[in-house]
Amino acid sequence: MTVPTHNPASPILTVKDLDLFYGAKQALKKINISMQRNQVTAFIGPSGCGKSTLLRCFNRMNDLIDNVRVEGSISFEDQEIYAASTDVITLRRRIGMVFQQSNPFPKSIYENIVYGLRIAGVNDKSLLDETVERSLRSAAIWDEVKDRLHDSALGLSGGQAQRICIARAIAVNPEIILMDEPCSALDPISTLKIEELIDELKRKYTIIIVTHNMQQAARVSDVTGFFYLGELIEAGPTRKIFTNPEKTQTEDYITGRFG
Ligand SMILES: Nc1ncnc2c1ncn2[C@@H]1O[C@H](COP(=O)(O)OP(=O)(O)OP(=O)(O)O)[C@@H](O)[C@H]1O
Repeated sequence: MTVPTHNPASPILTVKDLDLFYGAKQALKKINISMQRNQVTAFIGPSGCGKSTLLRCFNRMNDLIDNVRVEGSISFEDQEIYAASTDVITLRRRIGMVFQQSNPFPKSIYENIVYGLRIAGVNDKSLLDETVERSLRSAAIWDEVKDRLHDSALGLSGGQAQRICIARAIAVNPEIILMDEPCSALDPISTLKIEELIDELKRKYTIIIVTHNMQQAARVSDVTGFFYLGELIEAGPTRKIFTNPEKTQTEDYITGRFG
């Protein structure tokens, strides 16, 4: 197998002039942004401004919604995500996703983690065992579940279930992990664990997170993009966005004047 070589300084994802329509309604307007490897990028903004819609473009989850039309370009390294030749299954393996509500499958913890590998036809027990331990350790939940790997994942707490979903995403060796409000259903302690985990995971993965929680964006991200009514108003280093934004709308939002 040939391993592609990449210039670590070039963006892993580049969005150019992206428009997205749900039927006649335009939800994203001329979005331009790029994401760097091993960084956490946070999307913030009031409800309905298009954050989740943009996140779902990166692994073409919007393909599952009727009447969606996308114009413009998103390149993942040198591959055009919306090209007809893009294999969506491979794309979703390389760009994994964690949702707002943890969604463990009604299977054992073990089978949740190896799900993607089994679909890919992997049945080698030692490889599966190794993947389960590596993924659960990476998701900081190995110690909590190592003695109950064959119990149902449905018996876990919300915070544990969310870390199982992160472990399941990691198990197939993605390059990017998309997180759509991963902590919004969690208590503060579970939230803290996920935030610490994000900090750890970025050594290996590129992370893009949608969050309503501005403190969370400030804590976990390197770069923040502020969206309003389908437009990316401003994106830049998180510290700058939160202390010295260029645009009045950004300042109004982060200071709580609207939203
Ligand atoms: N499946 C859909 N069909 C039609 N319109 C949609 C669909 N999903 C989202 N929209 C609309 O697109 C716009 C952007 O929605 P999106 O969910 O991306 O915003 P968001 O910023 O993530 O909001 P929130 O923070 O509330 O999750 C909204 O006006 C929403 O109503």
